[in-house]
Amino acid sequence: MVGCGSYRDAEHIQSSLLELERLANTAGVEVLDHVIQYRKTPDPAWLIGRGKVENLADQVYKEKADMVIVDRELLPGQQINLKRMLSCKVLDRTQLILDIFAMRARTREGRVQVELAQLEYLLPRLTGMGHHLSRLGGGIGTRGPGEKKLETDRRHIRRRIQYLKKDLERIRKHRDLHQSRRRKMDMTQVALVGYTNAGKSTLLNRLTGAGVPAEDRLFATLDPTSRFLVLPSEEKVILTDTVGFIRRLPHHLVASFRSTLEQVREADLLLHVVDASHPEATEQMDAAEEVLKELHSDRIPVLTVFNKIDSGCDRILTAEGESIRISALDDGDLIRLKEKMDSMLHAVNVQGSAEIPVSKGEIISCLYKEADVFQSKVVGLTMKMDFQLPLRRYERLSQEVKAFICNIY
Ligand SMILES: Nc1nc2c(ncn2[C@@H]2O[C@H](COP(=O)(O)OP(=O)(O)OP(=O)(O)O)[C@@H](O)[C@H]2O)c(=O)[nH]1
Ligand SMILES: [Mg+2]
Repeated sequence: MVGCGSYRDAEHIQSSLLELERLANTAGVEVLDHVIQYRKTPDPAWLIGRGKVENLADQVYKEKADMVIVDRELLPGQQINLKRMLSCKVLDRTQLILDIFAMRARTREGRVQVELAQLEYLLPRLTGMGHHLSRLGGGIGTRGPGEKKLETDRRHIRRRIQYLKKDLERIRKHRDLHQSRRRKMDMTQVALVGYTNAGKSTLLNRLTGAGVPAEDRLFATLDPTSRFLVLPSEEKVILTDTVGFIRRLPHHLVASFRSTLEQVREADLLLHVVDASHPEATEQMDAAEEVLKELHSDRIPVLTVFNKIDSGCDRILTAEGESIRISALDDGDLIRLKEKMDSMLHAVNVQGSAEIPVSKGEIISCLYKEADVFQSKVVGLTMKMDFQLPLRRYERLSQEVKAFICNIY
């Protein structure tokens, strides 16, 4: 396995490489050795320096390695050059994650999403290979047989991508039907989100008896599972387990899993599960928050669940909003968690006052729509309003509206 980057990020490169090793194990690969190269800028042809590639080639030969995995996304040309020089299979982090997803997807939607992501990753790489072969083919205008085949392959892949996209649309429409039915029942939705291996499925199982596989490996869950959960207040909510996040989650995967993750956007409350016993808990929290931001779910109230406190956690971890420290294995903690969910979902009303220029009609009407306005008067060019609304609705107000709120009780 190969890590690479500037010396300033040494610590990060090492931990990322460790994570790559766990990913490789998940994919059933036995890791023989690690190599790290520190350099300011990646080599355009090889990613790592030429000398390093030569050493690596020796090592591959001596240790009879079948594969070299690079902890960076390789450019198409770099991949070809490395493969030729090392005489073995060369994979990058993205491909490895895509492979794991392909192995693990169970539902039709999951499988289609992964295949789509794989083909979209492959397409520009085929083009790269085409350039390379056409150069080998010699003179201008001549095309080697390899190039012709690639052209057919490309066309074939594009057609397959179109087909898969349509298929996904069909599957999603079907699912939306179910979901809107659920919406009509007006049930509260809670989603479990967070870094891979944080304990989301374990929590779903422990809270609802769902029986979802929970394992000590990365990306144990790919397909979202929902179960009913009855809270101490007797409210029945829908709890959904989702695919875990990881640093540098391949862009194509985020895109094709977007609709699955849309269930996250629909949620009334997010339980952001963090493995508090992990040495890199903070970095994992940040990475998960990044993905959440990318999904535009940042207006949903979040309860940060610092999990696995039974297996040791010496660092002080803090979250921006509400948080709770638990062990998913402890019954008492699960009760506290449910009580906390209850209190966040049924938080006492927030009371407040706002002063909005009368010219901002859309902001005024938005507040009227979202909140119970019990007093309002116009003073000069300003509308003064006293209102109340449930906390979870308050937290979902846009920044534009919040900017005019002057007091909150
Ligand atoms: N000690 C301890 N282990 C836990 C706790 N919660 C979960 N685990 C273990 O952590 C590992 C990962 O748990 P999962 O529930 O599969 O994690 P996940 O977040 O669903 O992971 P992905 O599906 O990969 O995203 C399993 O081996 C669990 O048994 C906990 O509170 N304490
Ligand atoms: Mg899981």
